[in-house]
Amino acid sequence: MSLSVKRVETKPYEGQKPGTSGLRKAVKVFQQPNYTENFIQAILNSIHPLPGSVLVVGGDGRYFGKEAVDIIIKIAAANGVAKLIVGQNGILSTPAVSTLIRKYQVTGGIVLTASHNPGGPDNDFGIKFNSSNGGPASDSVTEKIYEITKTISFYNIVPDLNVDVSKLGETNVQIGGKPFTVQVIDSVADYLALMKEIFDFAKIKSLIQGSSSRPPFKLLINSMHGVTGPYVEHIFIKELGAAKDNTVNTVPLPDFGGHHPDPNLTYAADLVTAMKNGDYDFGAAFDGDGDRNMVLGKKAFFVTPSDSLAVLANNLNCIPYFKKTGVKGFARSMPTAAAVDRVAAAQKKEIFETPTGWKYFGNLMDAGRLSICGEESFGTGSDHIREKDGIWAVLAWLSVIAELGESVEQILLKHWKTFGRNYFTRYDYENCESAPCNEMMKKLEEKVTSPSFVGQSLSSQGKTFVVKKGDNFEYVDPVDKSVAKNQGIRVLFEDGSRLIYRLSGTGSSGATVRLYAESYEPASGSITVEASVALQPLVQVALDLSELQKFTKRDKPTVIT
Ligand SMILES: O=P([O-])(O)O[C@H]1O[C@H](COP(=O)(O)O)[C@@H](O)[C@H](O)[C@H]1O
Ligand SMILES: [Mg+2]
Repeated sequence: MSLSVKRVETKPYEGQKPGTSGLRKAVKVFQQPNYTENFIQAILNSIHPLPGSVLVVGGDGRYFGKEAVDIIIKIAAANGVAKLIVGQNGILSTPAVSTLIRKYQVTGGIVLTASHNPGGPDNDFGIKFNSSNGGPASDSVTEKIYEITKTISFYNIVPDLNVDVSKLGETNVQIGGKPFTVQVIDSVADYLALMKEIFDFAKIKSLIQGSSSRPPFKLLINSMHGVTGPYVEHIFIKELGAAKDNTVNTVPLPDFGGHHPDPNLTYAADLVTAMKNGDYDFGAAFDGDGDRNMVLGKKAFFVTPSDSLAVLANNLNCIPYFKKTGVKGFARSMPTAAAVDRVAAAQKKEIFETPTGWKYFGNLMDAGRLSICGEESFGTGSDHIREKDGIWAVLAWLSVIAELGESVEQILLKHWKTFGRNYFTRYDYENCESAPCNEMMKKLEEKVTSPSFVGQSLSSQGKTFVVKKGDNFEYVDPVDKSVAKNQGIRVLFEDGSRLIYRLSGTGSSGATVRLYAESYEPASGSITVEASVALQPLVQVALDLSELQKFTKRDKPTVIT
């Protein structure tokens, strides 16, 4: 079959600037004439050399995903791309895209997701470009794509190319005399193969199924109707012998059943409720595209993502992969509590503090300096790929539990008794008006960077915190020396407590304010208090300092984690 290319005149759209993790907007925005086409053409124009390139394409199955896959196929074909590797029905988790890019050593990938944002005709869609290392494109690449969107005047398309992505196999066509291939692949197979290389599946299976000396370890895994459903069914039920009712919400839905597919205590409340009475030993939930995870122990014992990272970092010897690769350094994003720093110090490993956004870990991994990293935003992962990985995190936890023979709560208590505890909480004020939030951040920055701020005593509820330092976080990449500025306002106190204020980079409209509070309690101190109680005075200081309630017009946050 030989098909011809059509050149379509277009005009730039404002605001096609990718955020923390790709371009995320309302579906209706992507549905405007040429909006999606422009952005795809801009991504392709940023690739050099484009002719002969190979890209992985897939997403979390949300509304508009199928249409976007179709547009990508038609535009890629028209621009000299040699081949697209597409997940069946357009389905690939974000970790699976990263796996495929690396395994087949291709040019990059296009991920169709708005992650944890709700889906459906009135909700969000997203497009993200990943580079040849399998990770989200660097700031310089996304900046280049954005620049191209500002002046774009045409795109190329093959309107008559229709590929059925529901069927596995290859479609080969000739476009202007050159071959173009679409290969539709099983969404799970390559990712499953990688997990089998990393973990001891037989050992995890015997934990889940139990033995003559140990009862079965009961899981409750909630896919929140996101992309992890097929992966969870294949890995946990088929491979690891979990019962069918150990998994719920495993059918991916275009609108995630009307929910926020975000694994936290608010949006995954059904998991928390189901775990409360102690019927299950371990619970987990994932976000829409499968890179985030939340881990719970028996009776919904909550593991903060910051603690999860620290515990895994301290127990990498339970995972076969790290026996092979050795343990390099550790990293966390700046707002993430510093529990892992203590593990790094004990093991005499490098520790990196990066801006929010998984892309910042990629260079360190590529340079062989980073093995495992995480973020407070329910992200955990390692250098097996270049995205955070929800299912990997659960398999890592099960490996640790199988090796130690202890419950999640016992593991955490032991960890705190060894390293002390970093209490942490995050308050989210979602969908606020942008202008007053920007003003709040500006005022706050002026306040915390004024020379008289250091040394001030801030008090609340009988506790006093003395300011050690205030700044707007700036990161210099240790590998390529690139600089990321304005990454969040920090207030550091003499006793090691920290307050961070950021505006989210993953929302699709308005502003979401994030307030992060952390304090440290040594191993000999009170390490078993409720985090909300331990952090109450510090949070009050944070609210007073920023006048957050006045600027956001909210008397309480939308979500607390
Ligand atoms: O949305 P995901 O799962 O891709 O996650 C993305 O957003 C998170 C939160 O960003 P923000 O605080 O700016 O909303 C980041 O921590 C993460 O690295 C990034 O990949
Ligand atoms: Mg995600």
